[in-house]
Amino acid sequence: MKKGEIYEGIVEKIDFPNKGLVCVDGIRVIVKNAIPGQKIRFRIHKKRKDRCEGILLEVLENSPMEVCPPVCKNFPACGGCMYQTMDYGDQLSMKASQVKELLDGALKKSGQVDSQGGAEYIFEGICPSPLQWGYRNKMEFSFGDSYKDGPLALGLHKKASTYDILTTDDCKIVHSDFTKILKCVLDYFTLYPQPFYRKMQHEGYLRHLLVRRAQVTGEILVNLVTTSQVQPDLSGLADKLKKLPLEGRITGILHIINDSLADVVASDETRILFGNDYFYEEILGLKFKITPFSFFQTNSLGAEVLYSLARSYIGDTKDMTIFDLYSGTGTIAQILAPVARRVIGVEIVEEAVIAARENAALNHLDNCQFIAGDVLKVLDMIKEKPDFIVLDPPRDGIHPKALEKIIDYGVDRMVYISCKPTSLARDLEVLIARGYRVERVKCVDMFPGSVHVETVVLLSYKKPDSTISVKVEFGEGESKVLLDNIAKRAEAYKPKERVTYKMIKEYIEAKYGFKVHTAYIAEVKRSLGLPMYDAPNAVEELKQSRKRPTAEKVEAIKDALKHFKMI
Ligand SMILES: C[S@@+](CC[C@H](N)C(=O)[O-])C[C@H]1O[C@@H](n2cnc3c(N)ncnc32)[C@H](O)[C@@H]1O
Repeated sequence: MKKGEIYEGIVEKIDFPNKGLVCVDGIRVIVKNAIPGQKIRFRIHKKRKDRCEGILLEVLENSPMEVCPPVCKNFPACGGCMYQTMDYGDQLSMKASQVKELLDGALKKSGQVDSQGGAEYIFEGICPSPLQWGYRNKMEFSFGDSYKDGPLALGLHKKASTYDILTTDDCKIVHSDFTKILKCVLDYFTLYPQPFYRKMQHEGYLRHLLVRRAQVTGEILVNLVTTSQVQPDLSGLADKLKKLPLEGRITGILHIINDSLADVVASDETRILFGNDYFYEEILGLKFKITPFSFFQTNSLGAEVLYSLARSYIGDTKDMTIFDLYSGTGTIAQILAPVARRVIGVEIVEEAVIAARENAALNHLDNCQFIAGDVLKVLDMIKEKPDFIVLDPPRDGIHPKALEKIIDYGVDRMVYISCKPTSLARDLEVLIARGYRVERVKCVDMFPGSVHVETVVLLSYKKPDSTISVKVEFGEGESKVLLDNIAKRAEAYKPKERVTYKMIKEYIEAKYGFKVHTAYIAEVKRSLGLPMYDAPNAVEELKQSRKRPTAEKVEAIKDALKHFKMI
């Protein structure tokens, strides 16, 4: 296999986040932007020791998993919702198994294994997003052109392109109000032209349009980001936006000036064209003030699922001091404050910390404190010790030195919320090596159609088992313990062989001549009240509501469970 050569193959699986695996003549090739089961043509562009990397050229045959027609006219050019043609249940299964595989690997590597050599923890599958479409409360659109010297475009970058912009006036992951606002701004600057910003030349005016629309309250904040190279009067644009027939309500229109070289949405100066420079959203009955640059989960209804799950993992917090590290606008801290003695949030974005303090006052919570700064440094300044720690770091995970400081507190339990399973797996290896063990894991799909997934992990500190001293003399005679008896007792305490789904399937196939799906075994086990720890993932729950095993299969599964002495 040589660089530049073209091959064809079937995508066997996708590793997180977007790495399709194709095997050609026993060589593994990673090709991005594919779907499992697709037959693709690709060109080799990198050759490594153990694998090659290829660029997708063409999908030759669709995957059997592509059962839904694309809902968006920019698919697949945009690349934002790569999995939109897959059944939603299959998207969930794929994300759950990607996370499980990564965590299994990390746990095995760091020694948290069961007697069979498998990773020992409870993997509880994945919660779906309450909305499959229209779930995002924030979108950053860029100005540009969709081809060299083409008309002004406003939207998202074409897949794998740094320059070409697709006008996303049909995007289905946001509310239709976003589209109306995008079209209004694009029409305005088509009528009253201004040059878009060209990053290589550092020339032009129009950079980004950042729209935030609260899912629950319907409040909208529109932010136009430009350079200061031109100074047009924008009051006409603000008037047009105010007159739009929207379902939500614009509470602020901001003009953000950004002259930095970096292609990020940032502010050197913010001018209010209309209303306020914030908006409100509600999560789990609490109210949150959100400013343009403070982090807030982009799927508000999904955030309710995420925080409820984290809350259930955290458990009883009465009389506890909790550290909410990487606290954003203080959502988690405020959800925990009513059931804790005290919560301390640490967040690097000052604007988010100010909003978090205001939010706590708004929600009548007086036992929260928010500190602005880098977790790495702030932990040295806090005198109090936590009883429980919640970690919700950015995508790259926790700085190794900050992680050491967090571990040094030695709290009994922690909850780690992660938006990137690869950095989570890396941090878990360190936590396990330093005495923590992963107890429970569940994912939440906050980003349907996309490659992303959120994961919640409950960790506990592994204390040595309690010990008792017993004086025993071995040998024959009164008050002496026979060595044989010890061996017998040891045999009785030996853990029973774990019966796997594979063993049950093989037994049934050999005896009855048909195959049974893991989901069916899981369903029968669940109906009999058997523990589900070893279920590969709880997505099986999701499948179960659509497919049900026949009576014949239920009987075969029960027979297998009896055979293996599970019932
Ligand atoms: C994934 S967000 C979580 C926010 C919050 N827990 C929530 O659910 O809304 C991560 C947050 O960490 C903040 N952050 C990033 N690096 C940080 C650091 N070194 N120290 C403190 N906060 C940091 C980001 O600004 C962001 O608000």
